[in-house]
Amino acid sequence: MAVHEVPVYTGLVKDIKLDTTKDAVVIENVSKVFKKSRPFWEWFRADKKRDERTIWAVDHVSLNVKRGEIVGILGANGSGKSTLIRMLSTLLIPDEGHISIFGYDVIKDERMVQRLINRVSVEASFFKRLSPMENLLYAARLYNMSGAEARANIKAILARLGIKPDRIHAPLENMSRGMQQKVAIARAFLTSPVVLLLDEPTTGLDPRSKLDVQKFVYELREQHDATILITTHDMDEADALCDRVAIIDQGKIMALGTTAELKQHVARLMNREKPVSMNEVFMHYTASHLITEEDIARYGSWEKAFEALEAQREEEDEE
Ligand SMILES: Nc1ncnc2c1ncn2[C@@H]1O[C@H](COP(=O)(O)OP(=O)(O)OP(=O)(O)O)[C@@H](O)[C@H]1O
Repeated sequence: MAVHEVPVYTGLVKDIKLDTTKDAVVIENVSKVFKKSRPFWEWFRADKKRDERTIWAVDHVSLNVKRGEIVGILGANGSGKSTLIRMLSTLLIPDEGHISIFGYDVIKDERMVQRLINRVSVEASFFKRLSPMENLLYAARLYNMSGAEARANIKAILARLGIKPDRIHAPLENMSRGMQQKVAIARAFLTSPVVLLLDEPTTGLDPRSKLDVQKFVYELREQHDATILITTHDMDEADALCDRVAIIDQGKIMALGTTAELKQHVARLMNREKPVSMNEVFMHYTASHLITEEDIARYGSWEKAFEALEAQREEEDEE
């Protein structure tokens, strides 16, 4: 099998030979279960089976991502997006199934996977009293980047993300949350991601900053062949940026495809001539009952099936 070196632009992964014939990310039948203990007022109940509530945060998920692809993970709050991303980045261990990055297993080859992936999340840790430049120089040093190379890269990336030169040397603690988030994104870009995991990177950013980040993500893929998984609540963002999206609900993938495919499919179910919006696609796949073609035939239209099934659900909940 041919082994090619992936072109990357900083020191971190220069020495790693990747088998680029393999998919960048392979997720096979992966589950993660959390146990939540019941509230203390229920401790004395005789029914011991209810001692713990089991939450299938990720429930038998399979997904392959090709090298250079941008895949969006869309889901409501608590649907399992972050848990999935955390397993990909070796922060959590799957209870079932396998995950590999370019053939490297997240458990057996943890170190190698950590060199290949980079995760950006809102809870990024920084030295708040130091400036963006100082924080990023610190990160660059950890990755053995030379000072001169790092400074030039940091300036270029921060400028590209719309951070003004006068903010680069001011303490991070004086910056808004959105600005700090951009610095977290800059850090991930700086350290040469082969696979970049972006956990809600644009949540809380103003529209211009959102666009700055989206454009940069796109460029990163175009120019550096990065593979990108991005979780988002923003359907327009998913539509604009992602080659494919996976819609996840209660830990399960409910739909996977290009946004155009999913829009057409849902439009057909809803009996619309024009493709529906991504918001409507999302509502369809995350409704409390997934509406099937049989439901539509039975109730006459998607809307009627939706109303009837929601009413049925409310009745069940009241019982
Ligand atoms: N460490 C944990 N211990 C117990 N339960 C957890 C833990 N982490 C996540 N969960 C639960 O697992 C489920 C999925 O959570 P997760 O954070 O992955 O969702 P999410 O889709 O990323 O949500 P959000 O959009 O709000 O960030 C939720 O029910 C959550 O309460």
